[in-house]
Amino acid sequence: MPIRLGCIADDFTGATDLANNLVRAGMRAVQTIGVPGTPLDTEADAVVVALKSRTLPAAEAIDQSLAALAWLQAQGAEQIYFKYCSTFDSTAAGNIGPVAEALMEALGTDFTIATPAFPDNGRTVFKGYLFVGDVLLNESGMRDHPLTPMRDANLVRVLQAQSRKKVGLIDHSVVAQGADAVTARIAALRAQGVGLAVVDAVSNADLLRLGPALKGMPLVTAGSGVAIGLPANFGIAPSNTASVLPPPRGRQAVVSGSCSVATNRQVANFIASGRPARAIDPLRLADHGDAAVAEVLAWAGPLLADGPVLVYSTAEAGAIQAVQSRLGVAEAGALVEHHLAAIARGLVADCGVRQLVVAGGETSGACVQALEVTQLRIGPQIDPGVPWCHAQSPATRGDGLHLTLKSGNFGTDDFFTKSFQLLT
Ligand SMILES: Nc1ncnc2c1ncn2[C@@H]1O[C@H](COP(=O)(O)OP(=O)(O)O)[C@@H](O)[C@H]1O
Ligand SMILES: O=C(O)[C@@H](O)C(=O)COP(=O)(O)O
Repeated sequence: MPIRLGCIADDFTGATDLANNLVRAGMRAVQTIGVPGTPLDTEADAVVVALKSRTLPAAEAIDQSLAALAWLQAQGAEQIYFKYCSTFDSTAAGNIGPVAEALMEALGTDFTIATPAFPDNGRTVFKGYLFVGDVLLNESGMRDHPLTPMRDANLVRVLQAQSRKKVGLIDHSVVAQGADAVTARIAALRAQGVGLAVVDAVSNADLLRLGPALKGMPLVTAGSGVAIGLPANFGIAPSNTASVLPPPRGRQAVVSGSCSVATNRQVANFIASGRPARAIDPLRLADHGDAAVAEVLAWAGPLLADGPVLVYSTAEAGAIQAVQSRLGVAEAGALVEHHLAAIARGLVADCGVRQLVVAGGETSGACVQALEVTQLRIGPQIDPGVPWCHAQSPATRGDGLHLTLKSGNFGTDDFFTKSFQLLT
């Protein structure tokens, strides 16, 4: 049967976040890593194609997104969902605006919406301004993100800076009136030549009211929150049957390359719990990267028998800036990702790890690629936006691998310990 919803996610943690919300809203969802070379081999209502395109040059992000679109259309997708971060991670060069516009052109549509609202994780949009918890985006930890520092909370302005089409707003007074009012506002904006409209939403009730107004819209662009209101458009109701994974086995490890505020707290919490943790020094990786990977694996090997270990490059803003000024922003990011990915691969291939938590979107992308994972099955939610998943990897020598890809700013402080407890 053809799929109903075809999704393109700009990073890997974001893809599991979206798949998690779709599964909880009752859809059978499959997450693929990159664009598959073959047709889908299982029944699914939704497929989320995970790209690592958030921080690529815009032209490359567009090419990859269009390739994903073509594959999803070949699977019969009735509606396309472009998923980006709930903190609207992007730069003035993109990639949210350029990718959204390229998808609109390919789909032959002149209008779409844009909203990162995800109230379950404290992301709300009001009058076009994005709040992260109680503060505006530009006052949150996202101000100092290593790759996409967000210094303006006004999403109309942020999106306009990276789009050719006119950007408008569907504000809360409209959303509060329900789907018919949203539909009327969309018609009015279209008549004014608006191509992209930021939508306010401060609660799940807002997102559920928005859902019916998006029925039949060829392209929706959003964080994962909007997904809770879409399955009903296809006659699908919430269910909790989609989340049974095989029993867990093997050793447990956490690899963290996220420098987000929540991850910094989670690393501190894991260290305080007394479990073994080892920091990676990015400045050493440029010349002694292979040795650093080998040392970490030799350190972890014997410790894993007693419970989870943590390997991290997670650092505070000042330390990151010092590294970036020596190595360059993109170079530092790529260097750390490459070596953390080699460590993740080694932990699984050589140390018997079969339950792996990876923190950070870009970091997850690098680790999943190093593990040669091509598809993820979505399991139970650990915290909003973060499910356990199950995958096959050549590195597991025939076993399955339980994997969780934690978005930088998601999860409670004890996430790195409680996630394993939830699995047993
Ligand atoms: N100590 C560090 N210094 C500089 N860059 C780092 C450091 N640790 C991690 N990075 C890089 O910062 C980026 C973090 O992004 P990501 O993994 O997406 O985390 P998040 O999900 O928190 O955004 C990655 O490119 C990672 O390699
Ligand atoms: O929407 C979200 O916040 C997440 O799904 C997401 O995309 C997070 O990205 P990272 O913070 O880079 O993990």
